[in-house]
Amino acid sequence: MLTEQEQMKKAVGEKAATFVKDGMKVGLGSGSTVYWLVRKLGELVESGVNIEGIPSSKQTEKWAHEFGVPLTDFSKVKELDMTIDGADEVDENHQLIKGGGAALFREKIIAQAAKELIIIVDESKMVTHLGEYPLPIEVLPFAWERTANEISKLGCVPKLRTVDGEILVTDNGNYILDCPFKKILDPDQLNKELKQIVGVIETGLFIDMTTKVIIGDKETVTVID
Ligand SMILES: O=C(CO)[C@H](O)[C@H](O)COP(=O)(O)O
Repeated sequence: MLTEQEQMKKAVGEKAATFVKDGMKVGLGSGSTVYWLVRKLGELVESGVNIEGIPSSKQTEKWAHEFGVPLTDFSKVKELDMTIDGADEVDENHQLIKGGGAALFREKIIAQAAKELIIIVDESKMVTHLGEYPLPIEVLPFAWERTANEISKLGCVPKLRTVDGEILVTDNGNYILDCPFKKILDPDQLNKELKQIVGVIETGLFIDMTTKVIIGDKETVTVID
């Protein structure tokens, strides 16, 4: 029995799959909402639709194998027709905070490589201002303490992400700093300032990338272009 939130995630994941057409190359995001997308894409493939995906995490790659979604990579594909991904926060301008699942670096690569970025979320992710959700930032393990100190000068106290008492290591071999900025008034400016800090690999701020948001609430699924 799915919880109400799981049902919303399933609904938006399955809705996003209706935008995937025969012959498309699709970037596959990460997270529990994307799980439902990949599952649905597996059904499409089984029914004869010919698609190929590029996954943004080892977990998504595993799901693609499980559900029979063929995969490719950037040695064979220059551009993706679309990328479909979840998010941790979406503001009124469709700027995003991502990286709750620690996959933000590869997620940003597949987002940038795509002609269209479709974001799938339940209504709890919609916010007026970004920042209540601590911003994930992927940093180089070397001198991460110094990088954290530089980031703190921009107005937060970064916290090194751990799991079960162990430092979380991303699929790329890096660390994640969760940075509670609380209220980000100018996400574009903050992103630019963060990217200037040596040691910052990538930020979870996705600026001017979203082309469509699919939002699920208890009763409906809404698509906003
Ligand atoms: O950015 C992400 C992973 O790095 C996810 O898209 C984000 O955390 C949302 O996940 P979920 O669909 O499980 O709520």
